[in-house]
Amino acid sequence: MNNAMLLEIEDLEVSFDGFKAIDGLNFYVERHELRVVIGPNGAGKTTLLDLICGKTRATGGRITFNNRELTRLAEHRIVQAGVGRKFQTPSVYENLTVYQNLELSSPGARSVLSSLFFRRTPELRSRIDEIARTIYLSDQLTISAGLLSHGQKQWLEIGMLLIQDPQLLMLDEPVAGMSVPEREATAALLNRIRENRAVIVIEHDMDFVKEIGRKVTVLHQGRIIAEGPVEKVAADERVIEVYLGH
Ligand SMILES: Nc1ncnc2c1ncn2[C@@H]1O[C@H](COP(=O)(O)OP(=O)(O)OP(=O)(O)O)[C@@H](O)[C@H]1O
Repeated sequence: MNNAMLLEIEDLEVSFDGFKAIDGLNFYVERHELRVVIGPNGAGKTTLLDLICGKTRATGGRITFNNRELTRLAEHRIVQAGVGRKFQTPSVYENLTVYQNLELSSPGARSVLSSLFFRRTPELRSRIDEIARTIYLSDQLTISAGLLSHGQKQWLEIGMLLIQDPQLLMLDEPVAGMSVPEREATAALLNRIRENRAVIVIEHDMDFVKEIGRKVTVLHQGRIIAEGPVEKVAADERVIEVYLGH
């Protein structure tokens, strides 16, 4: 086992009524790596993230995170182990301010808020300010999240995960519906986030994949058909064939 790896997936398999959506997958992510997973519809991308975060159970193989087996852990234990997942649609609290959304997402806030002893510590305040800067929302802290643009809501949700300080952040098509400047800002954001943690991004938008400019894994029918730098993968004959066939 290589300790440099944060996530090690070996011989992973899941079948739904005999159909193998993930079929003998070996997939490794380093500690401070930003990995893009692409593939045509039905390739198994979302299923892979579902398996890592425990939403779907594997029918074979192992998922090891920080040398700890995740395959049989409950979903909330996997979150506690340091895995954060953002789904495609933003789910922010529209009636609360940006600041409150971040505050409520901080570790332990939900249980602490219900007690009389919740303290808005200076440490939490400066952490929220720092995250707000990272996600380009410093000037929006006091406005209702419902007033943000679609792209800003996506960033806020990324911030709500960052405040929990996960070691691995998984994002499912974060730029869907974003404008070109928002998309470019998101590529820069993800590259900054990976300085402190690992990120796995599922993506369809090849312009965005090129802007991110990191290692790409191509899935097709539950298997990896290519892996490497974006230019190499985009020139791979099997990848071109699979994409043209759809
Ligand atoms: N719970 C389930 N029960 C049965 N089949 C499923 C289930 N979840 C996924 N599948 C099937 O597994 C295959 C992979 O689906 P998945 O959603 O992972 O693909 P994807 O690569 O994320 O595709 P897309 O780009 O369309 O989101 C598909 O054929 C899908 O129909």
